[in-house]
Amino acid sequence: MFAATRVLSSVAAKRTFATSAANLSKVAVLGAAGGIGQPLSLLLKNNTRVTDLSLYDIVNSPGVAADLSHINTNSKVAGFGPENDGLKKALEGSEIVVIPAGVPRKPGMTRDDLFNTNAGIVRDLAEACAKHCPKANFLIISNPVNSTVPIFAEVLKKHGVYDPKRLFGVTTLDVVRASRFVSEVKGKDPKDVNVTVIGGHSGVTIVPLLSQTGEKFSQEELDALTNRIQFGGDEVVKAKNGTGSATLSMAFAGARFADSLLQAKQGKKGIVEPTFVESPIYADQGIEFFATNVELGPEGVEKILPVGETSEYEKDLITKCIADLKKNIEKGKSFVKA
Ligand SMILES: NC(=O)C1=CN([C@@H]2O[C@H](COP(=O)(O)OP(=O)(O)OC[C@H]3O[C@@H](n4cnc5c(N)ncnc54)[C@H](O)[C@@H]3O)[C@@H](O)[C@H]2O)C=CC1
Ligand SMILES: O=C([O-])CC(=O)C(=O)O
Repeated sequence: MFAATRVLSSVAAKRTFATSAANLSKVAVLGAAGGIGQPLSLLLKNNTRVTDLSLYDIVNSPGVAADLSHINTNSKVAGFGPENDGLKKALEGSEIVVIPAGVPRKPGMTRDDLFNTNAGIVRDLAEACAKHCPKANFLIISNPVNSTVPIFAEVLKKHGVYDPKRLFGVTTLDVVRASRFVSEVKGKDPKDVNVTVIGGHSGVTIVPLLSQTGEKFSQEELDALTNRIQFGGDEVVKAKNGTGSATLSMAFAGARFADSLLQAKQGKKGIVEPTFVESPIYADQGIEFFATNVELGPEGVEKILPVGETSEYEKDLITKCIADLKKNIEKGKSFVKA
């Protein structure tokens, strides 16, 4: 009986750790009723570090919120639509805002083809964030990430509230895929296969550094794996046959990134995730944002980790990445300036 009580109270203590006053974490999801938004919100509801989950969408978010609110984890869930200052209410007090709002690709489209629709959505949501939760951490999932992150940054700058430590393009899915694909080829458990992926989040701007995995690859394997990691998104778009792009694996990846950031904000040291942030790494070549491994901390970005040793093959990939990435970043910045 005594032992049982001790076990129960230690479980309770763990729960209160995640919900004590010092660790109140309100997370808002914008685009919460969508293909990514729903499973991502489910995973966040299951995360005991989240105390308040605020779901915003232009449609259906009250229903998603009511559904998730019956799950017996400690967090409170609220759903908001555009009416009655819903976006303001969703954002106020948020520590993390995750943004998967916007349209996904159909077969034959590039991520850049989404720019015309998604740029305006992301700009408007950034305006609201600048007004209602300027000190939050912003996790941008909406594509094209290479342009939507610069758009978000420009809007925050216009409002005088931009802090590069708190704006992240979510590129976690690229490392999740890379780990899975390499583990399949090498017959390993993916948990033992870490692949650093740098650059951006579309086609040739996605640069896997397979030489740093400690595995040996034939040239044929290298070509096939690099191509699969760069164009993994297209595989899903093709298989979904016009009904959208990756949603479940993206929700998994987004929830992993949000959890890492929450852990870092709650004081855990040495948490590293790949992410597309304002970065000095290729600034001398005019590249303002670049994804590398980043150590996270209480303020967001703690330290941008260097690219490290790369092979000749990877140097060539990086050159191609930089040419495309530069155009994508410029396109985002000019959209806001115009
Ligand atoms: N960063 C990454 O690795 C990935 C990014 N994506 C991107 O994520 C985005 C969302 O994809 P899905 O969830 O599959 O699309 P979806 O169409 O299923 O859901 C998007 C949701 O956004 C909502 N929305 C539209 N305008 C909005 C606004 N102004 N405010 C709030 N919500 C709004 C829609 O009502 C919808 O519920 C796409 O742009 C897609 O390309 C997708 C997979 C991976
Ligand atoms: O491919 C897409 O359009 C969605 C995406 O970003 C991904 O799956 O990596």
